[in-house]
Amino acid sequence: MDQQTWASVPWSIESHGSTAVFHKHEVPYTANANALQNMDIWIPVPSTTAQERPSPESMPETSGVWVIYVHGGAWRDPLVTSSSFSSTVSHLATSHPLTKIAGFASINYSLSPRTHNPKDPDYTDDPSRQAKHPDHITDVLTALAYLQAKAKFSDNYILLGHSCGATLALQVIMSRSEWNASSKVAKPIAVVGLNGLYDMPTLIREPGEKHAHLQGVYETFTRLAFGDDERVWEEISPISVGDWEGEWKGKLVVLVQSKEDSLVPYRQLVDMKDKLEKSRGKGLVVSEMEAGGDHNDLWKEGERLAEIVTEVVVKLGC
Ligand SMILES: N[C@@H](CC(=O)c1ccccc1NC=O)C(=O)O
Repeated sequence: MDQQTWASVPWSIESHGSTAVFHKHEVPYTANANALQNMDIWIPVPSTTAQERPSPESMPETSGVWVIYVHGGAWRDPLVTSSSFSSTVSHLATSHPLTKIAGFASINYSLSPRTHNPKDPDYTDDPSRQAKHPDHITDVLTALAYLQAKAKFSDNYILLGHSCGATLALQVIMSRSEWNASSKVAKPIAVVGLNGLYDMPTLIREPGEKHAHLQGVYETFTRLAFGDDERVWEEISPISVGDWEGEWKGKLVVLVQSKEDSLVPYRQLVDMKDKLEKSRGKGLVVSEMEAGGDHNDLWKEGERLAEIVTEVVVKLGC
């Protein structure tokens, strides 16, 4: 099965300045995949390789760390996709050395509906948009297991997530048996949360003055993604982990939150950073990196995000 879905998408060659990158767009990571159970993969072409398109079934061999991205969009926005990592890949390839990076991936996952009301113009019966927790995290874990089996990098990867993608990235390193009992995913060595949501109950109950007008939006997308049981909102929130040392033996968590973000309050970062620092194991470094601009500028522009990726790779000493 794996080989069939892999070979079903050809490699293309992209040029970024003088750097070439092989790209597979929307590779399904499961049998009978819906329209969103797929991922994008980019492989920097080593300068020693002839720049011919690899055959669709092959996986070009490169060495180094993998950089894997999970997009945001409040678990429901069909306009935010795996392609939201393209600008960052382009900046990285154009202006940064890629010698330490084996590949990039960006994961699409099933979304929740915007509404359950068939009379609403936003209503859809598309099977890829009927997800409810744990479907989103299960898809992300399936994608990671698929790529790990294909590219054999085990835990040698940095997992980045933007907004609700940051929730999902942190969920990957939480050991909730009901989400990942059957998945054979090696957890990453580093996680990067970008303008992320880590504490749904506080977001909804105490959004703060600047974001108070969004309270209804936060509550609506949380109910659509996780249902009406408020205990579940807490359980799925990375802030609820009491003992990070017991949870994950990673090396690095980087949190990034723009103070100019009109959608996510800075407090989400502050509380999550505090919690991680209180219970982290000795081997784990928790750090904050700066970014400005509005909520989506980080991935839309990609320039600062490319710098963050490079800084993380350097910090890890990969
Ligand atoms: N366009 C989005 C808005 C959104 O994505 C969002 C709004 C407030 C706080 C976080 C958000 N996204 C996080 O993934 C939506 O469909 O709701």
